[in-house]
Amino acid sequence: MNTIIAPSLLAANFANLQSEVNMLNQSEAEWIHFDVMDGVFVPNISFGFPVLEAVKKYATKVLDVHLMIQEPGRYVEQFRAAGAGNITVHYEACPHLHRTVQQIKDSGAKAGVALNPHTPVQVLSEIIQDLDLVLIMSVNPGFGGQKFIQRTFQKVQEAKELIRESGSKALIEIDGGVNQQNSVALIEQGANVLVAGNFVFSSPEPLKTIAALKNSVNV
Ligand SMILES: O=C(CO)[C@H](O)[C@H](O)COP(=O)(O)O
Repeated sequence: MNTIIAPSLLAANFANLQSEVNMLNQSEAEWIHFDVMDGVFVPNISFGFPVLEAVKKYATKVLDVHLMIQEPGRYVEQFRAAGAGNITVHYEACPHLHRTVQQIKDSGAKAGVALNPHTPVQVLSEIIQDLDLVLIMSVNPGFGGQKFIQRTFQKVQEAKELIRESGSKALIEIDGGVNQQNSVALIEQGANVLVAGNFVFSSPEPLKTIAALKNSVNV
């Protein structure tokens, strides 16, 4: 399967968001990753509905919305209405995960569940068949530019096995510290979607960096 690249807007220049989105529209990235943080579930606050609506006006790519917020079920319909194509919620933030996943699917968005680094993949065994995405955090959520956690490689294998056993069609998405040093191994272990923030936006030539990331993993 073709690897999907999802640059994370968290690392973009917010003072020039329209040109950053235009650049991503021209790139080989299929998705734009949009990190929402509430200052409660994670120790940081990012952006929400008005910014997503503004990005949606210009973006030609799927908006891949990652909700790092407590009890995200309260806001699913609003994020869908603001332009989310995919909505991913955290296992650790949802007391009623099954209900929240159904809400996402009912909204018409693709449904994902994210796992913090300390959360075992096996907690998804009862819900994996309902999921379009499993997002494995390869850093602790809340900040871009962190170091990739090596244990992620094993978690990707475990997620792949869980998906295979259950017959689920869920894609495996990796988020945090992704670069050309770890991308090939991640794909070899079974990752389908790579989120990359600083690796893309800190690069002098983001279009070439996105292409290089995509091509390096499709060899
Ligand atoms: O979810 C996130 C942080 O919580 C970011 O998407 C992630 O950290 C990507 O940024 P980088 O590639 O710079 O690590």
